[in-house]
Amino acid sequence: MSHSVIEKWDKIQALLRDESDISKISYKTFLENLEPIRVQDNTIIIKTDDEIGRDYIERKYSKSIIIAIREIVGEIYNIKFMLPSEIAKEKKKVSNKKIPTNNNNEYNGLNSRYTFDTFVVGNNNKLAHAAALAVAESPAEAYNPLFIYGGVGLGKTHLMHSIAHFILSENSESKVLYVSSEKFTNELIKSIRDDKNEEFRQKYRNIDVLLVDDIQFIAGKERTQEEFFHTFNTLYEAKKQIIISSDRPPKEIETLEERLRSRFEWGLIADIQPPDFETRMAILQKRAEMEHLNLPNDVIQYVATNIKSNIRELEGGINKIIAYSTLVHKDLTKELAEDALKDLITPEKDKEITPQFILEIVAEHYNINPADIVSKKRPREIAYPRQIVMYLSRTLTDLSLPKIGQILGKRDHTTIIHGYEKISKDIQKDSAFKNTIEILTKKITGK
Ligand SMILES: Nc1ncnc2c1ncn2[C@@H]1O[C@H](COP(=O)(O)OP(=O)(O)OP(=O)(O)O)[C@@H](O)[C@H]1O
Repeated sequence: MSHSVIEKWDKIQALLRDESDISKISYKTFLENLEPIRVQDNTIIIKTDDEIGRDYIERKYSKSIIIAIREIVGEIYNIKFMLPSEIAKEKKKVSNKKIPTNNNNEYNGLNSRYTFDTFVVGNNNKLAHAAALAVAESPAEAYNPLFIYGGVGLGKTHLMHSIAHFILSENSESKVLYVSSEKFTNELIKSIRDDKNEEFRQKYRNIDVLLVDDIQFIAGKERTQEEFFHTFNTLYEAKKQIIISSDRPPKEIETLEERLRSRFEWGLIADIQPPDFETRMAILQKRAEMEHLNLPNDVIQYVATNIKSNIRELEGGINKIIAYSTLVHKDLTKELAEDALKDLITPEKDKEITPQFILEIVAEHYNINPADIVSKKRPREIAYPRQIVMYLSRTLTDLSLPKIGQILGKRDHTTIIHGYEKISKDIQKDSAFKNTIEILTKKITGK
């Protein structure tokens, strides 16, 4: 199952191993063999083979494990230790019981918390939410494919899982497959290596609904694109639903084959923007309510005011405050929140916007190497982001054109003016591009 706690277990263990309060021998004896089995409603089930030591591990190390998990994953989970015999017994019970959605969940790696019920609708995600619901209600009839895009941590995965849960709850027999594009790629590579390409195809082509998260990662991977192209066609022709997410619209995914790009544009493209203040408040209130957290309104307001661009960070902020209050045994107040988040929230005046910073954000967005931007390289996938950096450096900093030119690879100031004018024109011509520039500006200024 691809839950982040399970994926990152190695890192969590490495942190425990390096923890100064835990001796090497204790780590080896009690912690090294722990293995996360699954995550259920915010509780991580951890397997221990040590029947006698289990209580001791629970008493002595639970807290360190919870803190290590929070460090690595950014969320607080409860933990429950189980022996192999208990896990086996449980498995048997579940398979006798036949809860179709749960079985499917396990197979599909869906997070049970990500449903339409827990998704807060705001101005920033109204369209994406409505489109997702339409697709969930009428798979392959409403919009096919549905392409959802938006910045990091804004709810794309949450919406995709919601669609999958909804379809499964309506029809438990429906074959719903959710994967990240990374997993798709890795499985493809493995199938080629093991000579099991046919099996791979069977898996991806004999389903009713395919959801592929973070498709931008197939950019530049020719074989994966080729395989995905055929998967797409087979499913589409058989009137099966395809849902794709990405951090940017199809036309901005560099090195994506044209035939895929155009297919992604066949259905509906819906974006998710960063949430406004009211939506941020509503998301935090909902989270508090769901987890029965007693959070004073001014604490919620403090977090919603100061963390703006990413919902994962917004939730991380609340988690951090709760962890901090538990550790220092103090009540949850605004003062405590300020203290807990002082590393996360930098006062506005400290943030200096430099061409270097702009360059990093733009390079990250276009998935290119920052060094290429200051280089003399001329291919369009580098030259165009370079001009965006010129435009943003001129609009967002007070530096002179020669100075900007100097920083961006010793370029002449007329080159900077040219870049600025080119981008200004494109913004006027193309509203999707204007939107991209706005997203980049928000990322850079944090506003
Ligand atoms: N509208 C919303 N209502 C409630 N919770 C939300 C909403 N949007 C996002 N979240 C929560 O924010 C967190 C991050 O969301 P999610 O993982 O879906 O983001 P993402 O856009 O897929 O990010 P990435 O780009 O990293 O893949 C999740 O815990 C999710 O439940």
